[in-house]
Amino acid sequence: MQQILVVDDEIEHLNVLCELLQAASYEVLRTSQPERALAIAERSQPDLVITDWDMPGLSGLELIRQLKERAMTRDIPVIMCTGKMTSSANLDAALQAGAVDYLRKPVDPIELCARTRSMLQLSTLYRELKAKQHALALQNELLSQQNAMLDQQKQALHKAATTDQLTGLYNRAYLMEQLGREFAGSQRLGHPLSCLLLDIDSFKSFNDRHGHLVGDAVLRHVAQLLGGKIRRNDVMARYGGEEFAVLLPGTAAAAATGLAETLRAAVAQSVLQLGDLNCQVTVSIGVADSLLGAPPNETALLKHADEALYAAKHQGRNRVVVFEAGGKALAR
Ligand SMILES: Nc1nc2c(ncn2[C@@H]2O[C@H](COP(=O)(O)OP(=O)(O)OP(=O)(O)O)[C@@H](O)[C@H]2O)c(=O)[nH]1
Repeated sequence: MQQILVVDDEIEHLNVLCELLQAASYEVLRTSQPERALAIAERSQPDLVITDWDMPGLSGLELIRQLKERAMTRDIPVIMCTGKMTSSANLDAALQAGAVDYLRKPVDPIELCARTRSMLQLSTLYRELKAKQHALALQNELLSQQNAMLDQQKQALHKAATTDQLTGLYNRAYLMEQLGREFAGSQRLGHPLSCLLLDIDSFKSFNDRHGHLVGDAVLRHVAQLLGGKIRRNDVMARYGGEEFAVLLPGTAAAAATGLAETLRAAVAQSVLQLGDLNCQVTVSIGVADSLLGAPPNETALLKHADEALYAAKHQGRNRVVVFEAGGKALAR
């Protein structure tokens, strides 16, 4: 049953209104003290308030303003019932304060029921709309939480698919993807693209001497050391086993060789201390540049770097060798 709060300081008029509304099957709450109306409205959440204008203490206009200021009662529709509604200025003041309709005293029973019914219908629709809006907001919130979770999962999957687990560097698949892209870009723009292949020297015997776990720690150490020495748009990856690759977009052989030498020296000078064990390794590095020897594709560029690396091993290890046009690989 819909509930209506009636506020009027004139008991006789209050009685008439309440009887008419009860006869129309509404549940009626009543007060002749407007100050109490606020608390009743907050507590009982009626579907409609009908209030008189001229009342001692708190006028109907002020009661409406206060109902509209409170979050709990803001959405309850209010009908102003008064003999003052003879001027359009008063009508304007009542509607401005937040009344949704008005009734002129003395009240006509048919008009009272008609306006009450239509206002309650509107109020019901408004409440349903608010409830749907609330449910939609909750769904939206849920969807954005799910979206954020999906984004996180996507990022985690991408990271897992592109990262080498042991070293945290990019893996070979990611390197090959980037190599294809960078090579195409360098060909299109005529910019150099250098590629370094680094291999830890005599790692097999290192593993044999100290064990695989120590070997793993050395791989991680070398990866961290090398990773800290390259620029943001360079790509360093674990190419496989004890081999690393670095792509240097926009970098020609001379500068790439300088960097390779810095990396080689850094590894040679670095000591990884594991308990009592001082681990020291060296690396051999092959350097190739897309503008040298005209590699027709990225695989050929990688092959040039591999040939230079092979030459570095052949020439005694712990050195940098640059692939030169004409098929020669020269020690730096
Ligand atoms: N600890 C460890 N060792 C690895 C890993 N991947 C490859 N290796 C080892 O690296 C060694 C590579 O050996 P080789 O390819 O013979 O080359 P090398 O002994 O480094 O000799 P050169 O390359 O000629 O200087 C092998 O013993 C592999 O088992 C790894 O993830 N962890």
